[in-house]
Amino acid sequence: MPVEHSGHQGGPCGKRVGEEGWRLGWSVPGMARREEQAEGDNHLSLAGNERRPALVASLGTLGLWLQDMADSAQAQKLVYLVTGGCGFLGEHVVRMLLQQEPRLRELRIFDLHLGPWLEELKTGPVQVTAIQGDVTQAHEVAAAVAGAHVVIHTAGLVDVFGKASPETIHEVNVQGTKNVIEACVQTGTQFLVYTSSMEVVGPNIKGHPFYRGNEDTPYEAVHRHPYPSSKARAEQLVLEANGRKVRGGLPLVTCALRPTGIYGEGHQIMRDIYYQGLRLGGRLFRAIPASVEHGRVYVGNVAWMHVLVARELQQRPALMGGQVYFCYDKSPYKSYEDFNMEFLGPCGLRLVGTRPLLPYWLLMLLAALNALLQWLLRPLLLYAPLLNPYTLAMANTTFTVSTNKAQRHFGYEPLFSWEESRTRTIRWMQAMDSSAQ
Ligand SMILES: NC(=O)c1ccc[n+]([C@@H]2O[C@H](COP(=O)([O-])OP(=O)(O)OC[C@H]3O[C@@H](n4cnc5c(N)ncnc54)[C@H](O)[C@@H]3O)[C@@H](O)[C@H]2O)c1
Ligand SMILES: CC(C)[C@@H](O)CC[C@@H](C)[C@H]1CC[C@H]2[C@@H]3[C@H](O)C=C4C[C@@H](O)CC[C@]4(C)[C@H]3CC[C@]12C
Repeated sequence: MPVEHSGHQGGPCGKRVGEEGWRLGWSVPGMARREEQAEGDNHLSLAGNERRPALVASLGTLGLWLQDMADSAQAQKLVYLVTGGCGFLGEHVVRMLLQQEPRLRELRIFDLHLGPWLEELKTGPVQVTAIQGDVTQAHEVAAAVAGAHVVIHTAGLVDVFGKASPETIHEVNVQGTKNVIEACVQTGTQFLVYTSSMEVVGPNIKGHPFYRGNEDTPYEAVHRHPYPSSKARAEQLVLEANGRKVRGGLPLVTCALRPTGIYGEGHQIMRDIYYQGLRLGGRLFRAIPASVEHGRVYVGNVAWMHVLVARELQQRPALMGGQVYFCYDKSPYKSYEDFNMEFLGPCGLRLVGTRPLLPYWLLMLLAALNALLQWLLRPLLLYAPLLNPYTLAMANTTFTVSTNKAQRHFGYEPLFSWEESRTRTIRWMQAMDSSAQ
């Protein structure tokens, strides 16, 4: 279990540390346990042999240590590659792998933008290799994948605000995924986990609700927006690649994880909404009915599911290969705005209105005006507000999941409870607040 940085004080805007302080301090409890065991045995051996010189006890400790080295040398043999490893989700996947995957010998982190925090990871027993690269460049992807046993492909352009062109979104999310698949085939990597999205399913352009559905719930998935369309196509490519022969003749084993709206430490949209509220005098104005449920899942649990599915895919390829799994935990079913207030409220913001303050037709008009403004201003500047026709429709359509497929197929249970997820997110926001002041 990751260890928080010390000094975090909970509670409404309590004592805070700088934003860097929110990065989880990570220890490897197993190592601590091993030392305790050695100490314990040492104590035991002394109790049974009071007259024996300390040398015997030390030999006991040395024997345990050597056994540990032998075990870990035998165990540490896998090479993992995480694309997008410096992103919001990617960073949590990287840290979770270092914490929870004992067989890791090398962890490669492939990203267009490498984070400075990677340096701190290079002091541990696992070889951490940072690779600055572009998934749209097949040769860069092939070079990074070569020799990896497992690829976790999270890299992507997550844009529903019109920041990137449809062509760019397709180039990164679809062509980039094709490049990852082909690299696995050409270099002989056998296991590929793809970070897909709830949006592969919906909400669809008709605004049909998806109420606590699962992986088998019938739903008319109809996309026009570039982002969900690209995620749907990429997921399809990954699942179709399952069973292809890779170099060396073994079958490629793939699966896709579908997170709903991810929240937690490092969530940029939550950060943007928080600062918007500060600019409005600590107030946010309700735009979506409280009855519209929107699925959310804590980033630490999404990261844990990635680590676990990557491990179990190697053990149960026949069952798990070609499968999709929604990412889920115990986060409550609430409207997008009410859910955000679980974290924004303890940081001093208030959501005004028990029902939307503006009629839906007026919100649609404002969203359309934002889209028009974005188009008119594009030659001069990037205007990308939260409210646009797509985000309004999405926020206004119920989409929640209720499933246990990941538990049935590979024993997934959330690593973090709702209370822990909420507390960690609040602490991160409070740390962010202090670094902004
Ligand atoms: N955030 C969510 O709520 C959510 C929900 C469901 C699924 N997802 C999926 O999870 C994945 C990660 O999303 P995120 O929220 O962490 O986004 P993010 O933007 O924080 O991270 C994406 C990472 O990919 C990297 N990247 C982008 N283009 C690249 C390229 N051409 N080559 C190499 N790296 C590139 C970025 O630098 C970034 O580090 C995405 O595939 C996204 O579709 C996100
Ligand atoms: C301005 C109001 C209408 C405000 O309530 C808009 C909220 C809006 C920005 C978000 C509502 C739903 C979000 C999306 C959802 O959580 C799932 C997603 C899938 C994931 O793959 C990427 C992120 C996202 C599209 C997420 C983006 C923000 C919302 C649209």
